[in-house]
Amino acid sequence: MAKMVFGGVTEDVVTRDEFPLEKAREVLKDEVVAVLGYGVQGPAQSLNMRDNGIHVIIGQEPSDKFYWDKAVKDGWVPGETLFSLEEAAARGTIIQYLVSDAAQMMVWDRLKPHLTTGKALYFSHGFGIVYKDQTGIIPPADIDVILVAPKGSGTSVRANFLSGSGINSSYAVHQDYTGRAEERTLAVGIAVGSGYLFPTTFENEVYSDLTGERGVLMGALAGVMEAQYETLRRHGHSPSEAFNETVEELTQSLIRLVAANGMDWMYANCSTTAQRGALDWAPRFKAAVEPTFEQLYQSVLSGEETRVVLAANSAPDYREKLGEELRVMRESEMWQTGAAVRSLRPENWNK
Ligand SMILES: NC(=O)C1=CN([C@@H]2O[C@H](COP(=O)(O)OP(=O)(O)OC[C@H]3O[C@@H](n4cnc5c(N)ncnc54)[C@H](O)[C@@H]3O)[C@@H](O)[C@H]2O)C=CC1
Ligand SMILES: CC(=O)[C@](C)(O)C(=O)O
Ligand SMILES: [Mg+2]
Ligand SMILES: [Mg+2]
Repeated sequence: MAKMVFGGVTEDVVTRDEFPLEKAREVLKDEVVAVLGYGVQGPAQSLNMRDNGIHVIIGQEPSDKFYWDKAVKDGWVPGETLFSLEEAAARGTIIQYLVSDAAQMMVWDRLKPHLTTGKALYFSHGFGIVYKDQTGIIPPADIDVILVAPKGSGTSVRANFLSGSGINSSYAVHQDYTGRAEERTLAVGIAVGSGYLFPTTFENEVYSDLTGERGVLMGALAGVMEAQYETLRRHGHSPSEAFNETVEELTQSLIRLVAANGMDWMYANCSTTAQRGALDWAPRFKAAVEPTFEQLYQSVLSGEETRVVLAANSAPDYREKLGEELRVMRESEMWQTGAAVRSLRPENWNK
């Protein structure tokens, strides 16, 4: 493992230099990787591995037509490379458990008989294992239990792979029965197209992931954008002005500068007027939201967040319900304005 200094703190990392794809292929040459679930991560990880020359098969609940058909469309062949969950689990030696977190709990009793000696059970989230009191997921002692968690949407895991980039992933070994658990983990981590890999534990992965997505990455982002948009609208600004000043300028300009070279670089490329004001207001926003982040972290630790997820997403109509809430978001004035603004981007204009 390479050492890398992150802001003065030395950490271990695994890069593609140390663990080249060739080595991953060698480690996985006698393995059949069964990817169970064809939602968001399933397609990305399986297609990247297939393109990287790994022996991959898919397990998908056939009655979930939407996902089954998507797998067929992506070139997986029923009876050859596409099977029911049980059939794929029986054939696989590394079993990637990539059905939804709630489904992992519901499918567990059907999967367990196929977790025979020496196999590896793979997760992309610490959820099922860490909250075992809620999920009932307690693997047998004679298998490896491993994790590679891409820090991005599966959509980007695939898109970045195709464009020659990658998405960074954390990795962890929960149980090493074969003595090969770590090399299996790293081999799969490289084969699914990770940028670099950094070590974690199942606990730290799930605590940070649930915090991040509820916080800055999704929940806080949506909340803070809405708050600013609505403030501008209350004061008589047009939808176009409020949206440009809240979202479009961020996604088309400023966040790209942050991605390229960090926050100070983005600041340095804005006016000195903006710099002065943003430097003064940043601590005020930080102070306002820090207690909310602490509440969130406590809610993750206590198991409240996972309890809510498991209750909601094990309902038979969970997808329709989520879809309905996303529809309300999509049809709000703010995001309808967004659609109109996007249509006016030069590359979209008159399409
Ligand atoms: N969505 C993403 O990009 C990311 C997901 N993860 C983790 O990866 C894992 C998979 O997540 P997603 O790809 O988002 O999955 P998803 O939520 O899109 O799951 C869809 C899959 O679950 C299956 N499924 C749902 N309910 C079922 C049931 N009752 N019985 C049998 N199968 C059922 C569907 O048939 C489909 O194959 C999770 O542990 C998640 O936390 C980690 C990083 C990012
Ligand atoms: C994309 C990702 O890593 C998330 C936001 O944590 C998730 O989809 O669960
Ligand atoms: Mg995540
Ligand atoms: Mg997540």
